[in-house]
Amino acid sequence: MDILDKIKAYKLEEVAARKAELPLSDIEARAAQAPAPRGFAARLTEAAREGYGLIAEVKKASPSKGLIRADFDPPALARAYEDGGAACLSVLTDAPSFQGADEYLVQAREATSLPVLRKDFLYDPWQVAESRSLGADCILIIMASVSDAQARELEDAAAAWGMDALIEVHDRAELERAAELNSKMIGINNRDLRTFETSLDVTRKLAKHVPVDRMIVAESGLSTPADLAEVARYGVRSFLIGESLMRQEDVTAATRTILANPLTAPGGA
Ligand SMILES: O=C(O)c1ccccc1NCC(=O)[C@H](O)[C@H](O)COP(=O)(O)O
Repeated sequence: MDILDKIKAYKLEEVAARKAELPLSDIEARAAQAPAPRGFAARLTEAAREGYGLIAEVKKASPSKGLIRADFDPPALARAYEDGGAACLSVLTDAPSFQGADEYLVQAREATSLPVLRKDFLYDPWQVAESRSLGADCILIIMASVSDAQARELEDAAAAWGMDALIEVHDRAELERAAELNSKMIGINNRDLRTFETSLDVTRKLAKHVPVDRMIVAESGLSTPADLAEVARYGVRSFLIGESLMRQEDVTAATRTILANPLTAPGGA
C-alpha cells in the first residue's frame, strides 16, 4: 500500500466520522453562511497575464520531507505571501500526513484578501460543502486518487458552491481524463505522490498535451527563479510552491525574489 492509498483509507474513515457528526444538510447550511468565494481561477489568470501567477502554499510538514517549518504561524505566513506578491494561497488541512488543520485555512483567509485553495484529499461532495463552510475558494481534485465519476461529482459540487477546482495530474492518462472535465485549471504535479520522485521533466513532457483552453499550474519541486523560467519555457505561467518558500526565514522577500523578472511570453496565462 503506497502513501496515496494510505491517505485515501484514513480520509474515507475521517469523512465518515465527520458526516456522522454533521449530516449533509447541516454542513450545507454552514457552507451557505460562508463569506462569498473570491474567484480563485480569475485571480490566478490575471496575475499570470501580468507576470507569474503564484499559488503560495502554507505547509508545515509533508510525508516526503517530514517537518518543514517549526515556526508555523498560518495568518502571518499568509500575510507574508500576500505582501510578497502571491496571487492565491493553498492551505493544507490534512492533519495525519501534513500536520495541517481546518482552522489554518480559516485563519489564513481571514488574514488576507487572497483566494484560498483547500489542499486536502477529497472524495465526497460532503467534503466540498465542508471546504466552502471553511471559506475555501477552490478545491483540489487528484486524478490519481479518484474515479472519473468522482472527479465529475466533485467538480460539479464545487461549481454549485461557486468555487473553482484545480485538477491535478501526473501522467498522460490522468491528463486525458482531466481534459474530459469542465474545470479550466490543470495542475501538473512534478511529484509522483506514490514514490515522491520529483522532476520538472513531468511538466516538460505533459504541458504540450494540455488543451489550449486550459490554464496550466506547475506544482511541486520549484525552488528558484531559474526553475520558474524553465517551466515558463514550456508555456506555463502559474505555479504552486510550498516547501522552498516555507523554509525561508523571510517569506515575503523569498516570494518577491521568486516572482521577480518573469520570463516574458506572448499570450499570458
Ligand atoms: O509533499 C508531499 O510529500 C506529498 C506527498 C503525498 C501527497 C501529496 C504531497 N504533497 C502535496 C503537494 O502537491 C505539494 O504540497 C505542492 O505541490 C507543493 O509542493 P512543494 O513546493 O514541493 O512543497
